[in-house]
Formats: sequence, structure tokens, C-alpha cells
Amino acid sequence: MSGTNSATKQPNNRPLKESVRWLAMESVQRILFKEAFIHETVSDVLTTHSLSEADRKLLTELIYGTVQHYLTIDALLRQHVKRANRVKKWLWALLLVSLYQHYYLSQIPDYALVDEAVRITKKRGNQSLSRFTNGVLRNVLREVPNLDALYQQFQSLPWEERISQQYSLPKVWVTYFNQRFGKERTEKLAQSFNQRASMTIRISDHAIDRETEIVGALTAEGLNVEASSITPHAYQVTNGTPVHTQAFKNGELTIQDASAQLAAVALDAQPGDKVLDACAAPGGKTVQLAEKVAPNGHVISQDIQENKLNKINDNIDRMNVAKQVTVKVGDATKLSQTYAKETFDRILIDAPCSGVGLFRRKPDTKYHKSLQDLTSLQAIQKDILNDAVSVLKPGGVLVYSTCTITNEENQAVVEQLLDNHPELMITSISGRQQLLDQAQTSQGTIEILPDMFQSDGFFIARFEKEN
Ligand SMILES: C[S@@+](CC[C@H](N)C(=O)[O-])C[C@H]1O[C@@H](n2cnc3c(N)ncnc32)[C@H](O)[C@@H]1O
Repeated sequence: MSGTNSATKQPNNRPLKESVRWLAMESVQRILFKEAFIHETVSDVLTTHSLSEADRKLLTELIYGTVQHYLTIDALLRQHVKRANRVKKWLWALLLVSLYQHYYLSQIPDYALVDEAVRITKKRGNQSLSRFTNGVLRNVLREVPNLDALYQQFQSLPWEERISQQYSLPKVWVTYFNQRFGKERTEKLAQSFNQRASMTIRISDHAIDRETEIVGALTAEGLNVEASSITPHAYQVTNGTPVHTQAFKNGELTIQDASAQLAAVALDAQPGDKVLDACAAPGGKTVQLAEKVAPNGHVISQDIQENKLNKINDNIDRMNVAKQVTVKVGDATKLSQTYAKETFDRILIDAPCSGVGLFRRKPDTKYHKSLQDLTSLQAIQKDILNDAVSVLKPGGVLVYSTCTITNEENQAVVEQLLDNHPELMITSISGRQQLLDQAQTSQGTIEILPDMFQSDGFFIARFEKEN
């Protein structure tokens, strides 16, 4: 009898099918085995179920943590399950979620996590499967009591295999990073993808004269904030929820990763400029640019996906910059057909990319991106850039940025652009010394690796067009 049977109810009286672990199991199954996006899945499950604040936090933690450490826990499980590929996907997801709790969340006692996994298996499957769950979990926990014991087992593996399993990074990426950066950096990168992504806020240009006051108010409202080491007017939030603060409601701050903020900083838009943000949704950088060109300048904010334009509109409205911006659908590979020659003082191409620099923030992408994606993305990036040059005024500035750290999408794209357009010149990006020391490349571009500053992996190239 579903719902009314006391054996299927949680201690807090929630039906088992509404419990945090059940919802985590279903979400993890969808993300890992049906290629659902993690941020959409989490957002869906949180909006369609009524959960307490503590349960929302735990559910988010279970989903992100299990996906982040998937290959590590999967390798462990496979050592203890004979025909692993024959186990139903929902059950595998449940075992992954259960073991994540033991190895990575210390506050949940083993008996509780085994007991709940057994009850869920009985309800979702049957009695005999629940004995399987009980047996597997007890065996694993007995034989491999902690992560140190597991890592010990990985020591005997070839290096690439060890890094892949220990840090849950597919071997194809371990090999790729090793070829690009060498072993030491690859291990640091792999490790950094397992940290929880940081949250950074940016104080609006319109409010920076009150920055100290705003930061004080955030602290008084319970947030812990630390000034970013690489980006001005940016603060990393180490505790608390910025969207609930008065400054957020007033449009005095926005949430934006520290690396991502630097792309608009590099464009250095001036009051009165006419700026094109060619790949703009959801509009984080449009807002930054609109603040810079005020009061007489203008930003054309376009994206190829019409259904994303409402996000840009929401952002410019909340941040009080709507009158500086025109939002429209547009294909950035067709800029010369859309705008007159030499229309813009500055152009930002924040291009569609593989998002490898965001493996920490969106851990599902580690498993779903392939090296083939790089070639097709590079073709689009080249098309966009080559076409953009004609609509840039002489003396104008073009910034190309990506949230990836692959040579194919970054340095190689820049090289071909310079080859095709002798009228373009790479110009240096001004910034804090720490940023330049660690992230400036020999090409004169900036490539931030995710292990450098606890911010997203990001690439920025700045060009000026001959006058
Ligand atoms: C990295 S995101 C942009 C993030 C945005 N600049 C921000 O700061 O919020 C890349 C965007 O490019 C858009 N896009 C992809 N192909 C495009 C094209 N051919 N023309 C215009 N936009 C495109 C995608 O829809 C996506 O919203």
C-alpha cells in the first residue's frame, strides 16, 4: 500500500517516494544515464517537490556530490558486483548515492544509509533486490572503510587510470590534459574539478561608490564574503545566499564568476560606446557592458536562441540597465549580413564552447563532452570571429572569450584569426599582477585554469583593429 504503509514512510512522515534519497536516486539516474543536464534536473526536482530548506540543501549536495565523484564510486562498486552492467540503472544510481554519503559526507551513520537504501530498493524493486542492496553495501563498507583505503587500491593502476578513477575524470580528458599541461598540472586540475564551485558576486558599477557600505550590509545579513584576488569589485561568497539580500533585490549586485567578469573588463567599454554582445544569453556580460556605456551609449545584446532572451531581459531589468540595451535574436555567424560595416566601437564574442573550464560547476559535462565536440565548436568560433571583424569600427576593440581550456577553441582560433585579418592586433589585457603572472600566455592572451584562483576556467583574447 503506497503512501499509507508506515514501513514506507520517513521518520518525518514523508512518503518514501518523496524522500531526499529517492529523489536523489532518480535525479542521478537521469543525469548519468540519460544525459539530463545537472542544473536543469536539480532546478526541476526542487521546484516540483516541497522540501524544507535543510532537505533542499541535502538533496542538492547528494546530486552534485554523487555526479562529481561518479567514476570513483563506480570503480569501487564494480569491484564488489559481478555482473555490474546487468544491474538496473536506478539501482546503480541508488548504490552510488548511498556510498557517496559514506565516503564524502561524514555525518550520516552507515546503518541509516544502508537501511534507507534497502527500503527504497524494496519499494522501487522487490524483496530479493533489497537483499542484493543490503549485501553489496555492507560488503563494500566492511572491506573499504574509507577513501584512503580506496586510493590505496588505485595506486597499483597505470598513472592515467589512477588519475581517472581517483578524481573521477574520464580517461580521455586525463590524456588530453597530460598532453597539454603535463602530469603535475593534470593532477591539480583533476583535483580542482572535485572542489565545490565557488559563488562570486559583482557590485554594480552604479553602486561602487557605496561598495564598502554594501559589503557591510551583506555581512550584517549573515553572508561571509572575501574580495576576489583577480577581479575588482568582486567578492567570493563562502557562506550565505546573496539572492535573499537587500542589495540583490535593489539591483546593486549580481552573481557572476570572477573569471567570467574579466571578459567584459577586458573589453573596456567607455561611456557613449556602441557595443555588440554577440552571444549574450543569459546576459551577465550584457549587464556589465551596459553599466559601462551609460548614460549615452548602447549595447546590442543578441543570442541565437530566442527562448533564452527572457533571461537577458530579466537580468537587465533587475540591474536597472534596460534603457541601455536592445535585446534581439541574432546569429553571430551572420553579423556582416545583419549590421552595416564598421558599426560598433566594441564587440564581445563570448562564444559557444565545450565548457571544459566549468567541469567543477557542471560536473555532468565531464562525462558527456567528447573531443569530437572541439572540432565542430572550433568551426563555429572561427566563423563568428571572421565575420565580426567587418562590423567593428577602425580603432575598435574585439574581445573573444570562452569558458574552456582547450587549445583547439582558444589559442588555435586566435592564431587563425590573426592570419586571416592582418588589420587585427593582439593587445594586452590589464589586470591584477597575480592574474597576469599566472594566467597570461606567450600569445598575450589570458588563460585561467580552474586550479589557479578557485574560479572557472576561462580564456580571453583582446584585439584592436587598425585605424
Ligand atoms: C557562453 S554562452 C554566453 C554567456 C553570456 N555571454 C553571459 O555572460 O551571460 C554562449 C551563448 O552563445 C549562444 N550562441 C550559440 N551559437 C550562437 C550563434 N551562432 N549566434 C549567437 N549566439 C549563439 C548560446 O545560445 C549561448 O547562450
